[in-house]
Amino acid sequence: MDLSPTSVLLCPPVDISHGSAGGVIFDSSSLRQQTTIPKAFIWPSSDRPAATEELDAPVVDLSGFFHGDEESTLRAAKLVANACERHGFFQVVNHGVSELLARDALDWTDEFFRLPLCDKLRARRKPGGVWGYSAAHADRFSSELPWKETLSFGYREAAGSERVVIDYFVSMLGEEFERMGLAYQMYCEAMKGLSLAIIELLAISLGVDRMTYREFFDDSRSIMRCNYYPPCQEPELTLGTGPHCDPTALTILQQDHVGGLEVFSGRAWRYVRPVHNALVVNIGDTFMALSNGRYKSCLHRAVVNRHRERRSLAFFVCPREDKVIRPPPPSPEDVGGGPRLYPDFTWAQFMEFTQRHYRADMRTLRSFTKWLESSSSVTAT
Ligand SMILES: C=C1C[C@]23C[C@@]1(O)CC[C@H]2[C@]1(C)CCC[C@@](C)(C(=O)O)[C@H]1[C@@H]3C(=O)O
Ligand SMILES: O=C(O)CCC(=O)C(=O)O
Ligand SMILES: [Fe+2]
Repeated sequence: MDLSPTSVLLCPPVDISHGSAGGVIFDSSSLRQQTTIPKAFIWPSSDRPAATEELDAPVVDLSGFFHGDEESTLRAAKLVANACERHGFFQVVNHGVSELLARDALDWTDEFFRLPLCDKLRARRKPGGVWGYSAAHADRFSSELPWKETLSFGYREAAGSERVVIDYFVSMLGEEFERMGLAYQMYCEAMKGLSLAIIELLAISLGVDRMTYREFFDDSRSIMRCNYYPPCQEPELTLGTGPHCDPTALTILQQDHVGGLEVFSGRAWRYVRPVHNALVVNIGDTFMALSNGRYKSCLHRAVVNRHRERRSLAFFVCPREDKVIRPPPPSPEDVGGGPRLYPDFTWAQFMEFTQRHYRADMRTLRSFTKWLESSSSVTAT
């Protein structure tokens, strides 16, 4: 692949007129020349207080669980239950994903984001869609823009889908991106396997049949997102990713060694320390609904810093679009206790809500539930 500086010169003029942010173009190399950041990147001060302490989240060793050792599985399940009941965040080590594969995926992320803007824009996100390249989401929003570039694509495991990620890269960017696609294809396959194992551990931790959720997510459709956070000259004014709860079911995040992920817990922002070879796992709104509120989908954000760029890879696990999301039988009380907290919904409905009607934040699930109830009363009349 030609990633040499000359490829910059070969770029045709880029049409960026689709941006809705009053002409903001998130080209970090030119933004870096300025001493202040554009207004559109400034977040309200209430969203920006600095984290002072580390989040109390366990680093769970999965080796005993993978070897079928009952005692260490129960120990791991206890740690997971405790973390998920408090804030929904924990880290896993000895997770079975090869270090090389994980490292490779991060390296390809560097390669992609170092491409000239015009090349990245070939994969630009289509209006209303989830997949593709996005520069600060400036095509979707006009204020509180995140100081990041992202590349998202879908992953599903099914007969004939062995090349689903590779084909995406080749079709969007060209034949020379086949190797990049292959690295992410392999990474997604590993993440899917790990996600099912974690989901099984979550079931054990909730005291329900260990296969209950695993079977539900067997045909899951995932979203893989590569995040690139450039250094920022005024990091205290902006955010890399604003405060939000993931609408998805479960997120497995690989963050590099720089740090920047923070969680709001115990009335304060707390940082998640990068642990070598660990993956960060968090509960999303959809799993919170599946556990009838017992496991928490917690507010989190990513901060940026003045000198160092940061990369993270988020693998969002989502149920098949048409599956009904409700706590498993025989009764919701088994997992969450008390009456049903959320109505039945599908991932297709929730996804449509976050892409067309609502910018995901800390209130997404509550706002979605209201929207769902009001739109079903409209269709019922
Ligand atoms: C369904 C989704 C909405 C967001 C992408 C995702 O696939 C999973 C997480 C969501 C997001 C990362 C939460 C923070 C706000 C957001 C706009 C972002 O900063 O990227 C998010 C998503 C989105 O693109 O709508
Ligand atoms: O980059 C990070 O550390 C977090 C990103 C995140 O929360 C997300 O993409 O949903
Ligand atoms: Fe998130």
